[in-house]
Amino acid sequence: MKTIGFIGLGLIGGSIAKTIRKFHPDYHILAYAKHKETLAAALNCNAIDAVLEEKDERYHTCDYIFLCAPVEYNIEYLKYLKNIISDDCIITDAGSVKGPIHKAVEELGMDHCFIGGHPMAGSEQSGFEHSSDHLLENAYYILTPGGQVPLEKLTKFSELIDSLGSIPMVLTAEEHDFITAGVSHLPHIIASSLVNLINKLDNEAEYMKTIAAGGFRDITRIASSSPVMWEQICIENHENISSVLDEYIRMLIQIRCSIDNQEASYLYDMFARSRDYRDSIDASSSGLINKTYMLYIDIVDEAGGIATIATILAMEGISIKNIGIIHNREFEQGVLKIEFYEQNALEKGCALLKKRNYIVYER
Ligand SMILES: NC(=O)c1ccc[n+]([C@@H]2O[C@H](COP(=O)([O-])OP(=O)(O)OC[C@H]3O[C@@H](n4cnc5c(N)ncnc54)[C@H](O)[C@@H]3O)[C@@H](O)[C@H]2O)c1
Ligand SMILES: O=C(O)C(=O)C[C@]1(C(=O)O)C=C[C@@H](O)C=C1
Repeated sequence: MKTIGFIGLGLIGGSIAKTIRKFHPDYHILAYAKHKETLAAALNCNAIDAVLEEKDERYHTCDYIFLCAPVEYNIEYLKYLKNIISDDCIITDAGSVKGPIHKAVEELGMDHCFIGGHPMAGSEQSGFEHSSDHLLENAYYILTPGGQVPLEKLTKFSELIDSLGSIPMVLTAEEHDFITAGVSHLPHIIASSLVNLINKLDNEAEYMKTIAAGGFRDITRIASSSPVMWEQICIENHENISSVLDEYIRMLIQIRCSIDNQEASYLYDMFARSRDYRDSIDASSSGLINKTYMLYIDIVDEAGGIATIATILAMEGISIKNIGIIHNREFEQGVLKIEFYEQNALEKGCALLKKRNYIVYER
């Protein structure tokens, strides 16, 4: 049995707490968040066992403390926790930037008890009400251990993350901040500036807004994310973001020149290279982990729906490793997720179900 404390219980803190509850129902979960309603909702749905005050002696009872507030606030809690935690406690955070919190940890002499954490999963939605016990499923979870953290403690924490269905990956804080500037922070800035550009260019009748279809919607979903969270991320990771933005601006200028000069081959090459790299992403990311063979199907919510699908697959000798309904942010409604043991079974199952007119998504 472990005792886990949370400071901040929104989308990410709530999702981690619910996932711990799912996989370790005997763990004792305590939480503090700024809004009392959040804590009441968390108690009500049994995501936590008890509510903490902002300053509370019970932090001393925690084996792990997850800091899950926006990044700058997480740093502010370290000083208080330093004098109250037990010798064995590990403090971790979920923040999207790692450099500044590690700097604070070092200055406070807490390098032996801090393991930075960052689940590479999320959504444009905020708040406990959007948290779920499957948000972290199959997501990389970056760990940035303080320099003095004993290997045994890092291993134990990594095992905890693994037990939640995430994929732990250890990086330095510097590596983390450069990588996420490119694959997360810049995309949010692009999405947000693109939406603002269209708002500026649109006419009074709002034709652009009205007819914006799949392309605009796909690339701008994340423009609806929390302003306070992204303002803090941009400031905390300003050097890395600025340098990837420079590269990006150079690239945009080059693209504009090629359009002005109607350089067809440059433009073709740009779209061909991006398509090839984008198409390779899912396959290459599985190189580091055990590949999962998953498909998702829209099903009508009626008795026997799942049994029918299981029967179709069984009749062809296809074994199912895992099956379940999910309510994933990527899908508008609940879908059935099926995991197979191997690629061949996935392909065969996919073809079979499509033939029966099921709507099948591969991810
Ligand atoms: N949203 C994402 O996609 C995502 C993904 C990975 C990591 N993160 C990181 O996780 C952290 C939390 O993000 P989120 O999406 O859960 O945000 P959120 O807005 O959903 O939740 C933030 C929580 O922190 C609490 N809070 C705010 N200020 C506080 C303060 N001063 N003291 C204590 N609690 C306070 C809020 O009440 C809320 O419970 C951030 O550091 C963010 O960078 C976010
Ligand atoms: O999926 C989304 O909506 C997200 O924005 C998640 C996302 C990301 O950029 O990928 C956002 C911030 C986090 O720090 C990690 C994950």
